[in-house]
Amino acid sequence: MAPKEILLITGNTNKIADFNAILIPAGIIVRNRAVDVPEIQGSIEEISIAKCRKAAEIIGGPVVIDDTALCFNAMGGLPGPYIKAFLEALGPKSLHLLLAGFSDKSAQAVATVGYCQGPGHEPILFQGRIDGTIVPARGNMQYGWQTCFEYGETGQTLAEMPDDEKHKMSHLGIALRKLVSWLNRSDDRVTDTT
Ligand SMILES: O=c1nc[nH]c2c1ncn2[C@H]1C[C@H](O)[C@@H](COP(=O)(O)OP(=O)(O)OP(=O)(O)O)O1
Ligand SMILES: [Mg+2]
Repeated sequence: MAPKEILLITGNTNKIADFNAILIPAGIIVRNRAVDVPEIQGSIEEISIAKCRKAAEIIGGPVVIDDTALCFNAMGGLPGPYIKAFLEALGPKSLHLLLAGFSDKSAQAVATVGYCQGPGHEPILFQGRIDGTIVPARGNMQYGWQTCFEYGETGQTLAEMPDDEKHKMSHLGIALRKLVSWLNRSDDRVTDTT
C-alpha cells in the first residue's frame, strides 16, 4: 500500500509535532501549511466544519484541520472552543482560577479533526473526547493548557505524562485513530471497485 499523505493546515507547531508522533507510526505522512484560517463562533462542530471548508478553499485541494476545545462542566462547556483566548489572556498558571467559585472542577478535552476533499466538498469530522479535572498547573509548560488538565483517575496532568503514553489516550490520539481507520477504509473501497 502506498504511504498516505495529509496536508495539515495549522499555525501551531506543537500540534504539528503531535500529529507526526501519532500518524507516522500509522504510516501517514504529515505535510503542513501554516495558514491562519478564520475561526467562527458556534458549536465545536460548526467551528471545525467552517474552518475545514475555508482551509480547503484557501489551499484548493484536500486538507486536514484540528480544532481543540477545553470544556468546563461547571460553565456549561465554556471556554470550549474559545480556550485559546482565555489561555492567552490568563496564561496556563491562572487558568484554574476560572473555576475558583465552583466545586465542580470536571472538564473535557475535545479534539475535532476535519478532513475536506477540496473546495465545494463537505468536511468529515473525527472527534476524540476525554474526561479530566482542572488543577493548578503541573508539569512541562511547553504546550497550551496541558499543565492544567489532570486526566481521568491517573493523578497526572497531560504535561506530566510521557509523550508516547499521552498519545495513546489523548483527545487527539482518539480523533486521529478514527481518521486513520477512515483513510484505510476509503482505500479498501477504491481497491474493491478496481
Ligand atoms: O493537546 C493539547 N494540549 C494542550 N493545549 C492544546 C492542545 N491542543 C490545542 N491546545 C491549545 C492551543 C490553543 O491555544 C487552543 C486550541 O485552539 P486551536 O484553534 O485548536 O489551535 P491553534 O489556534 O493554536 O492552531 P490552529 O487553529 O491554527 O490549528 O488550545
Ligand atoms: Mg486556532
